[in-house]
Amino acid sequence: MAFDTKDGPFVALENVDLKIRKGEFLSLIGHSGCGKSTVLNIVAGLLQATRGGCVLDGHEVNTPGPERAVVFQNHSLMPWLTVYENVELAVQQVFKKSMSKKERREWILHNLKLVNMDHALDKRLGEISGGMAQRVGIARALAMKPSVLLMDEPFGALDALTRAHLQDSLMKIQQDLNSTVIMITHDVDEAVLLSDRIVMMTNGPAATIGEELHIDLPRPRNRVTLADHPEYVRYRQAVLSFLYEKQRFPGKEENEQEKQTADAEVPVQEDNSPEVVNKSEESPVRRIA
Ligand SMILES: Nc1ncnc2c1ncn2[C@@H]1O[C@H](COP(=O)(O)OP(=O)(O)OP(=O)(O)O)[C@@H](O)[C@H]1O
Repeated sequence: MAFDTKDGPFVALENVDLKIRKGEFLSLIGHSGCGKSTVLNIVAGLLQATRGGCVLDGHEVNTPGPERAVVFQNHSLMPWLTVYENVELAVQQVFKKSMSKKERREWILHNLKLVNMDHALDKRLGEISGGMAQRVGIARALAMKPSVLLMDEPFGALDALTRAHLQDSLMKIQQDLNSTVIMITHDVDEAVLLSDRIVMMTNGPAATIGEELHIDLPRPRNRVTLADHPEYVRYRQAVLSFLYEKQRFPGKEENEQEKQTADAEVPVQEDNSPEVVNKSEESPVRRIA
């Protein structure tokens, strides 16, 4: 994927090959500016890949569509509409012809209930908290019955408790609906807790997939019991090692990098490294950029 800039083409991504199975929860992690949002935007159809593309259920997709719902960090809801109306807008776009008015209303209520927001139907966005707005954004996305849920740091702007609560809700909803999710995160714990697979990206320019980590932890997952689980600790350590040892933050001084690694407070255990699959060993794969 190359962007046109005043200094000529800027190659943001190169040879990003990913195949995602139905119902998989996949996280994209990497340093700021490596190209995570670009990958997500190509899948969402908001950006056209310079080479290659994205195939969903056997069909190439290169424009936005309701089967790929996006949840952004800032939820991108309409502030002048109520909670109910924000979800209604999406439901009308997708199901105006296939559902009756009564069915649409029931469906909107059902989705707002899934995220525990059915108590605030008539509140406008200015009257609810950031965490509540993010719930509405998720309800709106789910209400479109997407084949794929695309989430760009969906909980990034939230406090730790709200974040934990929403992560738990998302895990439950994803398990119940068997949704396919692609989520961008900067949070290593979030990635390990929620994902079936973590895709770790190298630094740009010409960023690509550095390593993939399959998270083989039983579901449903409980953050408290997992915290001391040896496998959980090993997965976490593998991601931290990729980010702070193998892919040092671009432009950071050496001593600052060392501090970051030390701050992570994860003991180095050389004898129990988790399974890390190099992308070249994965197959089959699809080139998306
Ligand atoms: N429209 C554009 N024109 C030129 N360069 C762009 C454009 N969009 C993104 N880039 C560049 O492509 C690279 C990848 O950007 P992208 O936003 O995908 O990174 P990211 O990993 O999502 O970053 P962050 O974690 O900070 O959100 C960056 O160097 C960015 O400056």
